[in-house]
Amino acid sequence: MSGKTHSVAVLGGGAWGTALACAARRAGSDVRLWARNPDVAAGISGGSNPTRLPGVTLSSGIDASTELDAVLPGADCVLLAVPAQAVRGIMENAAPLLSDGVAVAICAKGVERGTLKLMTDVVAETAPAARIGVLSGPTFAGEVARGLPTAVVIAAPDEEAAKTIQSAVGSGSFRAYLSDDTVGAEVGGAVKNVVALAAGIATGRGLGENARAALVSRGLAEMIRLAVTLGGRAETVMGLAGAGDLILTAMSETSRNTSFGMALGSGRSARETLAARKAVTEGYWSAQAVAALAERHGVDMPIAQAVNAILSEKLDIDSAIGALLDRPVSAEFRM
Ligand SMILES: NC(=O)c1ccc[n+]([C@@H]2O[C@H](COP(=O)([O-])OP(=O)(O)OC[C@H]3O[C@@H](n4cnc5c(N)ncnc54)[C@H](O)[C@@H]3O)[C@@H](O)[C@H]2O)c1
Ligand SMILES: O=P(O)(O)OC[C@H](O)CO
Repeated sequence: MSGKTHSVAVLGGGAWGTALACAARRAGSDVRLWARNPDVAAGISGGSNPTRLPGVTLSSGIDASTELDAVLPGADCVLLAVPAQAVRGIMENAAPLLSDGVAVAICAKGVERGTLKLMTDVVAETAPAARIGVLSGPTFAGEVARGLPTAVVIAAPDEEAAKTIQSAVGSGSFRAYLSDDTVGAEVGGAVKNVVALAAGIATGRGLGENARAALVSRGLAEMIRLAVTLGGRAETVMGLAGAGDLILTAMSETSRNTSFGMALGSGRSARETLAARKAVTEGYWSAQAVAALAERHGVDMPIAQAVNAILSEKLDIDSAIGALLDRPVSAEFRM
C-alpha cells in the first residue's frame, strides 16, 4: 500500500456508506460523506447514525454534508454506497464534480431495473472519465463500522485504480483483496440477495435447514452460470463476492434480504414487510431484473425465477416451491 493520504468521498449516508466512511478513516484517509438528509449528515459529522447504525460510535473526523460540491471536488477515491436503483441519478449529478482519473468504487449490490444493466455499466455511462471498480464481499455494515475483522474484494480492470481503492479503505481489520473481474464481483453481490430471499422464504415456511443449504448451493450454481455467461469468472463467484457473501447473508437474520424472505415465508405480504422497514432490501428491487437478464441470455436460474414469480404475485409460495421440487434432477454442474 502507498503511504499517500487519500481524499475519499463517500456517497450515501445509509448503513453502508457510514460504515465505509469509518473504514476509510481507519485507513488514514481524509473522509467527506454526502447524505441527502441534513439530520443524517449532522449526526454522522457528530459521530453517530442512530437510524442505520444504532449504538455505534463512528470514527471521528468524518465530514458529512448534503451538498455534493462540498464532498466531491479533490477526492481521488469515491465510494458509491447508495441503493442500486439510485446510482444513475446520483452519478448524473456527481459526474461534473469528479476529479480527473478519480477511482469510483461501486459498493451497491444490484441490477438496474428496466435497463437490466450492471452498476459498472451505469457508472460508465454517467461518468465516462472515472476509473471504475467494484467493492463487494461479506460485510454487515454494523460490524465494519465497529472495526471487526472483515474481508472484501476490490475488482477493477485498471490495477492502479484497484490499488487506490485498496489503500483508501483497507486496513488491518478491513482486508481488501484485488481482482480484475468486475462482472463476477457484481453478479455475485447482486444475485446473492435474490438467493438470500429464497433461503429466507424457505426458512419462514418451515422447510428446514437442509432445504436452506440446498437453496444456497443451487443458488450459487445460478450465480456462477449468470456471471460466466456475462463474461465473469466462476472463481470470483466462488470467492468473497459470491459464496462468501451468500453464506453470510443467507444464514443470518441480520440480513435484510433473508429476514424479508422469512417474513414472506411466514405469511406476511411484501407490501406490509417493506412498509415496516426503513433500510433498503436490494433483492426485492433486483429480482425482476435478475430474472429478466437470465431469460435474455438463456441462463437457467430457476431459484431466481421462483423468487421473481413470488414477488410479482404470479405464483404463491407453495406453488413456487412445488415447481422447484418437480424439476428433473440433472447433472450437478452444468452451464
Ligand atoms: N448495510 C450493509 O450491510 C451493506 C453491506 C454491503 C453492501 N450494501 C449495499 O449498499 C447499498 C446501500 O445500502 P445501505 O445498507 O447503506 O442502505 P440504507 O437503507 O441503510 O441506506 C440507503 C441510503 O441511501 C439513501 N437513498 C435512498 N434512495 C436514494 C436516492 N434516490 N438518492 C439518494 N439517496 C438515496 C437513503 O436515504 C439512505 O441514506 C445497497 O446496495 C446495499 O446492498 C449494504
Ligand atoms: O442485509 P443485506 O441482506 O442487505 O446484506 C448486507 C450485505 O450485502 C452483506 O454482505
